Amino acid sequence: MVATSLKEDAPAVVLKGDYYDRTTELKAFDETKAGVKGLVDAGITEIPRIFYTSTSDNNYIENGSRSVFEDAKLHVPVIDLRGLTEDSFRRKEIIDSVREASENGGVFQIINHGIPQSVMEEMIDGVRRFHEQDTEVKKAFYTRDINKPLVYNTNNNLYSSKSADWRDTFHCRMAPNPPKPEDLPLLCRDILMEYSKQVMKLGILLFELMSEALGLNPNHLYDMNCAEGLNVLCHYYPPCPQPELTMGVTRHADIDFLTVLLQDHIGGLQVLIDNKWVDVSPLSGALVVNIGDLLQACTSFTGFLCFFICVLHLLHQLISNDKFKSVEHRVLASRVGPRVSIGSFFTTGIMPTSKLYRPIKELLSENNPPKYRETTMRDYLAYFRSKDLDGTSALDHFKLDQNRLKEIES
Ligand SMILES: O=C(O)CCC(=O)C(=O)O
Ligand SMILES: [Fe+2]
Repeated sequence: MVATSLKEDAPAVVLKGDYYDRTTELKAFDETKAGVKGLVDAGITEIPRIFYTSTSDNNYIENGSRSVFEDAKLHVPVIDLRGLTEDSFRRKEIIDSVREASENGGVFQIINHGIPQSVMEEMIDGVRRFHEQDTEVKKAFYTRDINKPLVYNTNNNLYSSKSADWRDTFHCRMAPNPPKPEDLPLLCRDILMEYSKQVMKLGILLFELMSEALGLNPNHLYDMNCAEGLNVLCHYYPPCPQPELTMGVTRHADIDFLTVLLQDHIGGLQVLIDNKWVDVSPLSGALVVNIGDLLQACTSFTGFLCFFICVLHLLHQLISNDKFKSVEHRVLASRVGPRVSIGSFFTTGIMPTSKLYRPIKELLSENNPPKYRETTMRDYLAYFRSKDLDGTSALDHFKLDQNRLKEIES
């Protein structure tokens, strides 16, 4: 397995320091509605400054090549789901592997998961067809209005992030209220609906395994609406003439309960394990599963939908009492491409209610006391909205003071 050490990362890329009007350049780019692909189609050999990566964490080039080394201990586990339903011994083995992966790296690949290879290949082809169709036709879908049934643009957070990523995306909210078929592009309509149906079935199975891995009733997470919402993001990463200056996706953690990712054969996805960047190598037939988190992502997304998902994820961390780890990840830009990937984000469809959320009581013990106090979604949202959290977690407000708890107990 190839890993890139954070410590051994190259010093920050030195940018040509001249001032430029970023907002005007962002706007000019956005108004082309042709995305990153439009720049590549136009034959650019130098990337616009809006794409220059701004944080040293993202830089990975040293002396003109990637700073990498081999570390056999660091890898993303592959879990084979074959035999899950037929053999109780095998089921236990699988649940043990899911537990270990969820508690440690927070990421694993699955094979023999039940989604046919043909469906996965057609989904990748469908996404490619959408992005490679006639630009003038595609422009009709270009929007930043998240209430549209299909939202296609370059970077949801184009105007709020420090640097733009080398990627175009379209996304659809496929559950709980799927779009009308006629609102989806003909080029990928059927496969988008079929893939979403299959991935929802798989998500329900994964929540079942995760509930059991936490020692809970198999329906526990499902009954908490973890699989109620499904947002499907379809990414297209055009080849980049200066990959050392930008990123495909900036370092982040997902703001959902769980993500199921389908990637093509190109590669570039990396996860942070033990402070080292580890490649998630493409594996034919496999899907990448990662546990979501909020913190970095929350501040870089805008809009009520994303805000709402953020809050829900925090509540999830709260209910699992920090047992399952989320994983930070990024995608490197590359001269090779295009790369296609599809991220299926499991969220929840519920609206703010007075239902109480607290660490799941079955997970608590003397050695694992509750880390958070109970709260309602309504109170949580009220606190979240009342504060300019500026990258800090609203969760801290709900954290119980362990020393204080000990004092009370003694
Ligand atoms: O394209 C990938 O491999 C990852 C995409 C991703 O991290 C995301 O959509 O949150
Ligand atoms: Fe992600």
